[in-house]
Amino acid sequence: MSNQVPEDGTFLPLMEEFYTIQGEGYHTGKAAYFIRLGGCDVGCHWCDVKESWDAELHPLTSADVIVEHALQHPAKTVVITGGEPLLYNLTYLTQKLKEAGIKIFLETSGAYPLTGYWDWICLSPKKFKGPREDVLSAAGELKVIVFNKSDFQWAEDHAKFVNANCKLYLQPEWSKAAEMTPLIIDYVKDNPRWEISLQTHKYLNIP
Ligand SMILES: C[S@@+](CC[C@H](N)C(=O)[O-])C[C@H]1O[C@@H](n2cnc3c(N)ncnc32)[C@H](O)[C@@H]1O
Ligand SMILES: Nc1nc2[nH]cc(C(=O)O)c2c(=O)[nH]1
Ligand code: SF4
Ligand SMILES: [Mg+2]
Repeated sequence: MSNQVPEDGTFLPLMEEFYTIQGEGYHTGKAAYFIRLGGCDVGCHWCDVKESWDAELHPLTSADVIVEHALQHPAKTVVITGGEPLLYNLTYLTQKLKEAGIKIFLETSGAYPLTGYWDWICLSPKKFKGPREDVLSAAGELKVIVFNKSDFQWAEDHAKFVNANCKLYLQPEWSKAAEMTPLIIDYVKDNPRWEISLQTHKYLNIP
């Protein structure tokens, strides 16, 4: 799938870049430049960006050019997402962003080895391909998607493997939000170490 992507991370399959507001999790509400890399084989049936899955549909793009684009926006913060960004060696891209004075946040399922330099890691683990220990221990936030009732216990099972200061979020799966949000509200009231995360950009109709 990602065969032609050079292992040194100087070129990466870029699906899209956009300047918006971080809609989810700990940094909700902050302006950030989003870099969405193509390629994912985790296979979440409810994934809201399935167009990202096939890396070959997304042009190999110079990491230096991505950094230049990121610098053209007032907020010196980027979110690297996908697809599954940790499919690739992110050392080069994050090093260049860091040298340019940009704060770097990651959105990942944690299914692949952690590479790169990060100011914040949002780990959203998946049943379909579980998270690795290196990503669990580096996560600043654990953001579990709630698609059905069994996901509360699944969230607790994974919370055992993150650091004591890792933030814990429950986020309704978008197509089930009407059904799951009230359950999450009750769960957070009963278990206040968890907080609710909403996909606020979808309510705001922004990217
Ligand atoms: C599209 S994923 C890309 C990054 C990485 N592959 C991952 O899953 O974390 C970005 C974020 O959107 C969340 N997400 C994807 N589809 C969703 C949906 N239908 N409802 C709620 N959250 C969703 C993921 O769990 C993840 O936190
Ligand atoms: N506004 C906005 N915030 C986001 N936070 C994480 C996203 C993602 O798809 O990784 C996302 C996204 O797609 N849009
Ligand atoms: S891991 Fe992320 S990009 Fe991959 S299918 Fe799941 S939600 Fe979509
Ligand atoms: Mg999204």
